[in-house]
Amino acid sequence: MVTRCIDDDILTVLWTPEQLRHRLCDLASEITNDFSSPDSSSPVIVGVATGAFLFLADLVRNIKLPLTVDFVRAESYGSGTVSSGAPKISCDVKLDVAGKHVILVEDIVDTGNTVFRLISYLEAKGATSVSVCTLLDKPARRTVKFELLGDGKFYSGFECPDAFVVGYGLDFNEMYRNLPYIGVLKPEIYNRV
Ligand SMILES: O=P(O)(O)OC[C@H]1O[C@H](OP(=O)(O)OP(=O)(O)O)[C@H](O)[C@@H]1O
Ligand code: HPA
Repeated sequence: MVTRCIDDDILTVLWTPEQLRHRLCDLASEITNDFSSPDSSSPVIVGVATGAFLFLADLVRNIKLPLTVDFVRAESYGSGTVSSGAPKISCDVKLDVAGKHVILVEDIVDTGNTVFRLISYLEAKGATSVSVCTLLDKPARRTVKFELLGDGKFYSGFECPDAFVVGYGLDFNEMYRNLPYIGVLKPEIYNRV
């Protein structure tokens, strides 16, 4: 029997599981320090589904603070590699974020459309501050400038080159999210869809 190996679709590995783990531990420590003052209320960690699910799960285990966790779903890429430019919020947060410090957790900030949309969405819901914690930042592709809310901060794990990457939550056409590393997808894979 010939089994198909998803690793064969990867051109290069950019970050190994060990590198991802080290960097996310640094980010978790930074967040712990920034939100640990006694008068600071517990942050609400809002993961952007689906891509942030693994990063969020590993990140929150390393944040040494009382916190709550929720998810929001925003979709803009569908089955392709190009942003629609107008992310649709297809699943709302369950928790009340009014008066709360929110940390939006993303797998990647690419054009900036998704975080731009979500920051104004959370602002309209009355959040006191919105920070963004993204594992990857791809500044070469930014088309939208976003501002954080209140005294929110931008936490970024790695600067991503201008290539379509998959793994550790990031997908192409909903596949490859389960790779334990992040790599560049072979162009022949997305060109044939
Ligand atoms: O900065 P942007 O250009 O907006 O791109 C970033 C967004 O794109 C991806 O989401 P996608 O819409 O593919 O949904 P997914 O999380 O379910 O993969 C990714 O998870 C980010 O949320
Ligand atoms: O490079 C990417 N990979 C997967 N999903 C994405 N969403 C925006 N950019 C990317």
